[in-house]
Amino acid sequence: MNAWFEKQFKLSEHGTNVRTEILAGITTFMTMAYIIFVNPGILSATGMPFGALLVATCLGASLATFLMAFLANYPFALAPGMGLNAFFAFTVVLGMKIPWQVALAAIFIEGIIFILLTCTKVREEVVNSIPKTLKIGVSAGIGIFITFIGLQSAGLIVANQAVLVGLSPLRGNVGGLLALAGLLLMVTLETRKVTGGILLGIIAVTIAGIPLGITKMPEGIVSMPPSLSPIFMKMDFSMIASPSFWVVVFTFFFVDFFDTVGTLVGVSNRAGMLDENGRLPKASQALMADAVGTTAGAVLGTSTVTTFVESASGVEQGGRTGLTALTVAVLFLLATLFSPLIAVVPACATAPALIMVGGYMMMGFKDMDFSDWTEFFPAIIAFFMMPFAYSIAAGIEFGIVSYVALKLLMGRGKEVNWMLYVLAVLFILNRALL
Ligand SMILES: Nc1nc2[nH]cnc2c(=O)[nH]1
Repeated sequence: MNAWFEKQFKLSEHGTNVRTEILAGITTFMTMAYIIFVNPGILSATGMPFGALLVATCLGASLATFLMAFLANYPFALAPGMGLNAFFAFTVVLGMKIPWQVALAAIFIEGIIFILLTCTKVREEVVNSIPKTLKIGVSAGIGIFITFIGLQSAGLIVANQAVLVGLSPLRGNVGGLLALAGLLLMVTLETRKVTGGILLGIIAVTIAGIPLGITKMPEGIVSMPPSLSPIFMKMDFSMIASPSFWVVVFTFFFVDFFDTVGTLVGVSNRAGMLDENGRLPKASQALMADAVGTTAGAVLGTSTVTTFVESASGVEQGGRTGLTALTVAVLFLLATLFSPLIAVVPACATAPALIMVGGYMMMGFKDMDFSDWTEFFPAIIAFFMMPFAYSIAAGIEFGIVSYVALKLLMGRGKEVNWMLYVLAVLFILNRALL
């Protein structure tokens, strides 16, 4: 088995081994397993059945992550993304009154357009046109974004009417305090170079949460997965001639495209997986896994499947190849049977992992050249737009437009890749027209 892993995933060439990869895969799975329950929770607001959505979420994630493992040999995991699932449920279905079957058809078409664009290498060209400085800004921006998500999921940062966000009261906030303790534990284990430090931290907080009433005992270990049939192959293309249908397709397309580009570039940059020219060698294959994942997800009955930023936690634990992804894919498949057991891990156990990994993603700033404003300032703009706009795609958009604008204003337009001009014009037109 080990020999097969070595041959298939070229472990020693990537400076890794079976144990490190499997631990990294378990770590990534643990930090993203919340999606198994949160995605059906959001999508079921449309009237789609929760049980079938849970199965579609696990199968969509598993299939796309298998593809990532075998097509690209990258340690990235995929699942239906947060953000677009809320857009699907609350804006498209409940707001625009578009039936969920039609919304699934829009995602199916978006996925097919992605597959075509990936075949023509346009997406790869976009990934590789992003300058080094923006790659650093995007990695760090994703970092502060996942730190922010972690702080919220720990119940430490909460909504504030006057200034949007604020610190929650700590007295009596058992989950928040456990998350802080978990964060200290994880950082200590990491600093001491303990293998699987993040995973140990998640397990320790889950166990500590039992006497404190935070961790709920499982209602069982195994449960038969419910039927997928109420949502399987239910796409309805009857609104294909309506302009509002295409506005929905475009929005899914735009956000999914730049979310994936940003996540691939950001996490690969951090993992040292870009080549000497700052390009991602197997960008096409990774994008194909994402594109097929989205299309298959629509067939299964879930919103856009995308490459998860949480993959950074497995990368932090040393995951460098498709074996990390394969581990995640197998765990998502098993999750259809063991969902009661997975439901036990509380949010305050996985939140510290997100907070810490976010910090790790910000370390890229040490390679930034701060002497040239036209280089570093767009990266800073991409960095702060991600958490504040709550969107990786918006961070990339503002980063690229400001990069092109500053270079032009300084009379240095020749330094800019032609693809960035095309993207900047498209971003501006999109904001002006939609
Ligand atoms: N990149 C990315 N990561 C996620 N993790 C959870 N949701 C998302 C998402 O929509 N995009």
